Amino acid sequence: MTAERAEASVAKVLSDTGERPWRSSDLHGGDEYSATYEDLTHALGDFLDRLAEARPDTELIESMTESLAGWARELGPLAVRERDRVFGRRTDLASRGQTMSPTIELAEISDDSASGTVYFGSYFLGGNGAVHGGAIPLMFDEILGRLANASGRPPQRTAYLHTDYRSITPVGRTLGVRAWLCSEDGRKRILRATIHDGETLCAEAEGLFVALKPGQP
Ligand SMILES: CCCCCCCCCC(=O)SCCNC(=O)CCNC(=O)[C@H](O)C(C)(C)COP(=O)(O)OP(=O)(O)OC[C@H]1O[C@@H](n2cnc3c(N)ncnc32)[C@H](O)[C@@H]1OP(=O)(O)O
Repeated sequence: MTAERAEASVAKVLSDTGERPWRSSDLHGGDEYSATYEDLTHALGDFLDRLAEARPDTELIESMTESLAGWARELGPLAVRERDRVFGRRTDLASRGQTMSPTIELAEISDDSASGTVYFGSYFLGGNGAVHGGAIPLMFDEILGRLANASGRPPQRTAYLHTDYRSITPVGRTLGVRAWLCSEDGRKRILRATIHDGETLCAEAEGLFVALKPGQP
């Protein structure tokens, strides 16, 4: 895809959705493949949000089902080993190249802290305008895991993740997110994170991350 086509494609996603995170590959000088793949994940995320909001008629449901089945048939033979995949494995992309959790746009990341924004679209709705209670720890695991694994530290896994829901986390708003390292003790690291809607604390979390021993899955 040319740079112009990539821009046009992003502009389309943005204009269709209103407030969407910008491509991190534009900010961080990623290659064209990364930018194009990130467009795909944004378009897929946008589709899921629109699907969650819509009440399509039977004809459109049947047509979309056939289209989706066609894409699955096309992708099926292209499956590669986990380590060769793009989905969820691109830490240079805001979305990490995945749509399982919402895109976190990090404005700042250092050895021991990270901050930025997160946007939960309608796909993540639990009810009555609030984000699903399971999607919030998912997002926390994402940002805490990224920070725990940053700065050349050995790979870590989440041993526990405790979430406190302080106020509803609204769908469809750009929220502030912050994570920081609290303590290190041998293989163990404790990290905390918060989500804010303006001045309102929506949720906070504490996670224990344990560095893996050589050969540990
Ligand atoms: C760059 C990529 C960006 C990725 C972003 C997304 C990141 C997502 C990260 C994840 O979600 S990983 C998937 C979810 N987690 C797991 O599947 C972990 C499953 N559990 C394990 O694999 C093991 O239990 C674990 C590696 C966490 C620890 O097992 P070990 O056998 O290596 O260690 P051990 O049990 O001896 O515990 C080491 C220390 O941690 C302590 N510990 C372990 N689990 C604990 C726990 N749950 N609560 C409190 N302490 C705990 C344990 O007491 C001990 O403390 P001490 O050294 O002081 O004695």
